[in-house]
Formats: sequence, structure tokens, C-alpha cells
Amino acid sequence: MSSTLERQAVAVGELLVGEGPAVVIRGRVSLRGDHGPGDAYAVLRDAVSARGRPRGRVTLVEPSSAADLPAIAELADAVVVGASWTRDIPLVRAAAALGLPVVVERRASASLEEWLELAAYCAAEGDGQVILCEGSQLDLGLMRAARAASGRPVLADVSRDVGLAAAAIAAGADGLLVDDPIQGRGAADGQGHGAADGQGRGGADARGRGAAEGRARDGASGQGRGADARGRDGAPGQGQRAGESSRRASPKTVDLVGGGAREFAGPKDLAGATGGERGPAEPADVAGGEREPTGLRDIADVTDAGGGESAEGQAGGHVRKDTGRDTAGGDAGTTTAEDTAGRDAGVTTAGDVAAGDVTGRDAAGRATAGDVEVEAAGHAALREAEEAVTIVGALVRHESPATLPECREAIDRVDAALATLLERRAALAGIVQRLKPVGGFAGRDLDRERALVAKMASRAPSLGEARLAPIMNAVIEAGLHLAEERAKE
Ligand SMILES: O=C(O)C(=O)C[C@]1(C(=O)O)C=C[C@@H](O)C=C1
Repeated sequence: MSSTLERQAVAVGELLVGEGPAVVIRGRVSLRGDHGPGDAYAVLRDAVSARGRPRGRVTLVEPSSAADLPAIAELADAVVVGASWTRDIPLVRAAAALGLPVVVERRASASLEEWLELAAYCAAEGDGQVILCEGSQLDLGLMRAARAASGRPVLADVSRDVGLAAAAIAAGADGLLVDDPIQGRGAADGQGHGAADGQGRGGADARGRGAAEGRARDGASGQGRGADARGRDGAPGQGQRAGESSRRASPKTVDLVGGGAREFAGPKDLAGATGGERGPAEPADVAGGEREPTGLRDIADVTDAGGGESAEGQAGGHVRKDTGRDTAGGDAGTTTAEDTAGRDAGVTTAGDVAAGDVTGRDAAGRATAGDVEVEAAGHAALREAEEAVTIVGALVRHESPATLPECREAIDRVDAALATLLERRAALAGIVQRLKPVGGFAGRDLDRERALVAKMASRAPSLGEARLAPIMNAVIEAGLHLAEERAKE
């Protein structure tokens, strides 16, 4: 069993799988459908043009036989060793030798050892670029163990149950495989490309397997290692390096909480809301809304505005000077979560999803109601997967982006998670106001605020109480304002 602790990121087209953000991959094209022999080129060209090639969208293809391999070498970003034929060694071998990244699915009954042995075999037959894919039974424990034991990236195929997307990311999946909504529509059309096998994969595979094995025995050995007809041009050049992020403006010093000059212009300052001067917390003032209470000002006893490193500075300090990403060639931060966070519309994005991805839509508008339904379900699944990657990914994946855009994308993911939590917090704080004998600013409880800041500081030690206090002051006040506004409605 291959075992190395070093994580081996794999570039698939423009995506980097295994390092940086988790990715969402829209479907895999299976040639194990009912297309006739010899038309793999036609099927793949169709599939690729239907899917479009926006940045970050990649095409994984499962061959039916060795005859499909030249088309795959030319048109796919990775070849899939499908769960149903992992014992078809000649075909496995020929597929691995294409020179494309190999996605090795786990056969339903395969043990961890068998799966990893197959992956190691593929790595040895090819150029080592192997990704594990768990899906048939989606055993997240096993997936996690495989990732830890092999150092290889793992994908979780959640196309059968996208509700497991968040769990898969939490369990360490480097990417999620979901059905492609566009392919799904093709399949619903009965176009028979065999492309959307996410739902009926078992059946299609079972049908195709005997024939595939037979064909492979004849033809697989003819494929040499040199079959990398495609070349590796998917790797974008190096982006801006860590040095970029050091060209930041010096921290603003704004008196946010009345305790002397402070670092960081808070949201209030940015929003031009109240800023500046504040008096001591006085319930009357507070209730009247003329002046805002100082709340946590006394906790945030920061006097050395220039002395400490700002939160911004600390974030910059964490940027690694060098990562494997450049070497692996992936500007891969792009496929996933930044989409949800609203950046870079070139990729499979929440924007795509919201707007309805028209790639491949019949120009004459001939989609049937069934098509639309399938497509809508596919988009919803895609959105759910992207949310999991963004929100759960922000919590569980430690990223060390090397370039300014990547770093900003990573921040966008964290901000997306933060915004989600802030919204939830505001709702809870609103309930508390109704439950307290005296709610709103008038019922402010500074002991409670101090205590929660102290607790948070144990989770955010680099920020510490002094820096967290003004942040939480702003958060709490925003919640109280909202609660008071709602109470008036
Ligand atoms: O715990 C309370 O009593 C609340 O009203 C909630 C909350 C908060 O948002 O966390 C808001 C105001 C109080 O001063 C303390 C805490």
C-alpha cells in the first residue's frame, strides 16, 4: 500500500485538487453508455461543447474500452477508472498510461488496501497523478482513512445524495463530484450520450462491463505510455506571490470604542454610520438611540495603537512564501467557493447557477418541462455542494494561499462563513431581547459581553480580547439595532 504523509496535489485542467480550497467538479462523462463503438470523439466533443469550458470547469471521462482512450487523451482533463471495472487490469493500465490525471473510484466492496493498491498501480503506470474517488457507498470514514494513508487527494461523489456534501468536506474531501445539470438534461432528453451517469451509473456500468472487459483484453495493451497526446497545458503560470500582500496600507487608527487610538477602521467607520466620539454607556442614551453605548470599550483596553500587529498584518504574515501550488501549476483556487462568495464568474459559480447556466441550452428554447426540472434540481445540487465547499471548507481547510487573488478568494470564503454566522447570531440575539425582562440597548449586559469576548479569545488567541472586544461590540450593537427596529415593526 502506498503510504506517504506528504500531500500530493493533482492538477486537473485548471483545478488543483488536494491543496487550497476544496473544489466542485460537475459530473463525469461515462462512455459506458449505449453509444456505438468508435464514436467516443463525437460523444466527448458533444459533452465538452455542451458543458462549455469556462475557467475551472473540467471534464473527467470514464472509458468503455481501450478504443475510447485516444479521444479521452485528447479531450478530457482526467481519466476515470470506474468503480465497476477496477478489476479490468488491462484497461486500468492503459487508462493510467494516458498521461492524464487518473481518478480512481473505489469498487463498492473494495477494502481500503485494495483501493490504495489500485491507486498506487495507476500512479506507477502513469505519471503519478492520481486522485481517489469515493462514491458508490460514500463511506466517509474510509475516504478519510484513504486520504490520510496515501497522501493523495480524495473526491467524494455526492451525486447520489448531495445532502452529504457538507459531511464529506468536513471529513476532509478535497473535492465534490456532483452531476452536471447540463449533462443531466442531455440524459433526460434521451440523447443517450451516457454522459450523465450519476443517477443510473450502476445499471449503465453493469450493462457495459462485460463488453468492455472483452474489448479491453483485445485492445488495451496496444496503448503505450506515450499516449499523452494532449500535453499538460492546463497549468496557468505563477500568479502574484506573497510579496503582493505585504503592500498593504498601514492600518487606520480610529477610536472605535473610546479607549484611545485603535487599529482598524470598523464597519461603522466604513459605513459612515456614527463613528468617532462616544460617551459612557448610559441606558437612557442607549434607549434613545442618540449616542451609542460603549459596551465593550472598557474591555478593549488597547493603548498602543501602533505597537501591535493588526489583524490584517497577521493575516499577511500567514501567507506562505512558497507553496506546492505554483509547482503543481494550479491557479486552482478558482473553481469553487469564490463562486459562492461572488467572485470570478468564469467558473462554475453560484452566479451561473442563479442565472441559470445557459451553456448548452437549446438555442431554439426547446427544453421540455422535464428538462427544466432536471436542470433545476441539478443546479440546486450544485449550489448545495458549493455552499458546503465554501462554508464548511472555510472552517476545516487550512489554506496558505501564495498569491494576492488566491488570498482574497480565501478571505471571501471565510467572509461567506462569517456572514452566515453573523446572520444566525443576529437572529438569536433578537430572540434574547424578547426573552429578557428588559431587552434592547436598555437591557445591555456588559458582564455577559465581557465573558463572551474572553471565551472567544481562547479560540482566537492571536486577536486576543483587546482586538476582539471592539469587533464584538460592533456585532452586538448591530444585533441590538436590528432587534429594536424589528420591535417597532
Ligand atoms: O445575552 C444577552 O443578554 C443579550 O442580550 C445578547 C447580547 C449578544 O448579542 O450577545 C446582546 C446584548 C447584551 O449586552 C449581551 C449579549
